[in-house]
Amino acid sequence: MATVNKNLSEYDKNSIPNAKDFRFGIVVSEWNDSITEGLYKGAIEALLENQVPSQHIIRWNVPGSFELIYGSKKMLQTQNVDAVIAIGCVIQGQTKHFDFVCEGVTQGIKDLNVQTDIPVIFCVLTDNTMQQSIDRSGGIHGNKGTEAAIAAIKMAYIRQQASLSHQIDNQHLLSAGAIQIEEGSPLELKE
Ligand SMILES: Nc1c(NC[C@H](O)[C@H](O)[C@H](O)CO)[nH]c(=O)[nH]c1=O
Ligand SMILES: CC(=O)[C@@H](O)COP(=O)(O)O
Repeated sequence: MATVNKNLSEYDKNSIPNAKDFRFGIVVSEWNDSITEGLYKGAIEALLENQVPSQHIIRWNVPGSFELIYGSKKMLQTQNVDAVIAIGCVIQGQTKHFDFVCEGVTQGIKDLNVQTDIPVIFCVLTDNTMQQSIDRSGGIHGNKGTEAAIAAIKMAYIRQQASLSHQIDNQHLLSAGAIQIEEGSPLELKE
């Protein structure tokens, strides 16, 4: 389904987990900032609307979308966050640079999701024209920042539930004597 058939700002409020205890990092590209600020507005409003305290949200700026990779990596490595939202807007110019930036940031953010335990949400517009970006950052097709914030809440919840399930499994195995976890082991249950 193309974006033209789906408003990016619409979501089922009943399907959103309780987000009041989650912490979010938002990394914002300064390239096309008239667009990225609109995406950020959509994201921050959606987080606040879903009971995320403002003090649980940390924002960093980076020069361009390609730097979202490094900025998101350092955010999740150094800040206590449950998910990171990477916000950018790449618009086709006269050369092939568009292709390389889009591919690079896409692969880089994918790699962070594979290599780290913190979900990084891809909120990067890759548009042919400025009008397409306007339409997707609070215009006629809604706001991709809103969509990204909701995805961040859902992925933070999945990460939390997976961790709890893992701990319960370990406890059952410990209780049954099926495993022994040495003191100091990474598997040692933390109280
Ligand atoms: N043309 C756009 C860029 N280009 C800049 C790169 O993202 C990067 O900052 C530069 O190559 C230095 O490493 N960035 C965008 O976010 N949007 C564009 O349309
Ligand atoms: C995505 C870009 O880097 C691009 O907008 C830069 O424009 P140009 O291809 O005309 O140099």
